[in-house]
Amino acid sequence: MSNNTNEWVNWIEEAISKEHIKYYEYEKFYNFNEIGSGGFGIVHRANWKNSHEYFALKSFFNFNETTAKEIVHEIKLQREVDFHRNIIRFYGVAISSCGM
Ligand SMILES: Nc1ncnc2c1ncn2[C@@H]1O[C@H](COP(=O)(O)OP(=O)(O)OP(=O)(O)O)[C@@H](O)[C@H]1O
Repeated sequence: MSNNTNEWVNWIEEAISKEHIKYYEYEKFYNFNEIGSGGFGIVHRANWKNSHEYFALKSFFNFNETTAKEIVHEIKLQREVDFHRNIIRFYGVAISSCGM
């Protein structure tokens, strides 16, 4: 990993520790179903704890410099547009046993 990678990873970790981004315990997700895939990874639908609501869980094929930077970019973009009712909400992040 280059220093640049750490910059984006640090951004995410700091946002979680300061509770700007909610951290979800990955172990509390259940009822996984694969619903799609994109350039960065696979997307699953799952329930969390006793919420009957479905969450879309995005995983990453390869968590590298580009991925971390793109995640930060998407979170920042999402903040600009999440007032619109047609925009899907960003809930937070979870860390699975095989990475982020
Ligand atoms: N919130 C969601 N609800 C339902 N399906 C979803 C949701 N998010 C993603 N998907 C499904 O997963 C697929 C991949 O989504 P993802 O956002 O990772 O990639 P993308 O935006 O389609 O493409 P790219 O990675 O090139 O930007 C989508 O095309 C869609 O089928």
